[in-house]
Amino acid sequence: MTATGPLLRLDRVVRRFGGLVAVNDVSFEITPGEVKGLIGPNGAGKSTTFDLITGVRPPTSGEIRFRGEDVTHRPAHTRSPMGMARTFQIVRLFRGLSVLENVQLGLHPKFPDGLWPSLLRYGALRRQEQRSRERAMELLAFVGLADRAAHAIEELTLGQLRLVDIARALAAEPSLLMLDEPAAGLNDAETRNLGEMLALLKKRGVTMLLVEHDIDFIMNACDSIVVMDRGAKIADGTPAEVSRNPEVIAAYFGRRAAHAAA
Ligand SMILES: Nc1ncnc2c1ncn2[C@@H]1O[C@H](COP(=O)(O)OP(=O)(O)OP(=O)(O)O)[C@@H](O)[C@H]1O
Repeated sequence: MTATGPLLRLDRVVRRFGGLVAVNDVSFEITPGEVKGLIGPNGAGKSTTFDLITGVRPPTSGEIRFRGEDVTHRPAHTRSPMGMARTFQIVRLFRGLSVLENVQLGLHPKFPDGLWPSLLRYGALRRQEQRSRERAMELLAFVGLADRAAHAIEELTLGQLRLVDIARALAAEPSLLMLDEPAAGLNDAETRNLGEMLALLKKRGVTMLLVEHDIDFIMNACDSIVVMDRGAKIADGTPAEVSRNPEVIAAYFGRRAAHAAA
């Protein structure tokens, strides 16, 4: 990455599933410090795009660069040591471990998404206990959950679990934090709390990509927003720009309004 270059760059990315083009020639960039949103109606291709960026699956064609490096075909587990971290729509935390221990798992720079490798690495983490506990406590304090550190993960609300998942992702000190529907299932107070947390992260210079269904949330949280519809990018601009874009209104807001009226 050059001093002024994008942190992440998608260039003419395509993903087909058989005859279906789920992501159709999509290009966009995320600059360092930017909070980027990715929205669109159901089936627009958001999750697939997210999967291509995180390396869950490769694109059919096109290129993805992270910090200037071609990562198009790099497997998911090699992207986290490069500085990508993600949270999950269905939070994947470890039952039977405390809140603190779950955040400690994120301190391992090669922490993968799978269960067994994580548990194996958990043994190694225990040996650097003190430093890792302190760092995990700092992260929990940052997300406002220091007083829950010793609690079992099962005792937390969904909103709290999302914050723990963010703390876990931040533990790797990522240069790009990707959030998969962070507001899904949260009540109004929890959504506000999450919004405040993301604003704080933004102030600290954390670059983020948010895939989200909650339009109000994304409009408030993001510097710029990519809008997809039926696999294609139909807009990319500030929240004000995309919300007055006629194509976006027709494809997304119009459809939502029609749905609400039905
Ligand atoms: N593994 C897959 N195999 C076949 N088709 C898929 C697969 N994953 C996604 N698709 C299809 O690709 C298209 C885009 O799906 P995707 O999940 O990326 O959209 P989305 O914008 O995330 O939708 P939603 O908001 O409903 O989650 C849809 O038509 C979907 O059915």
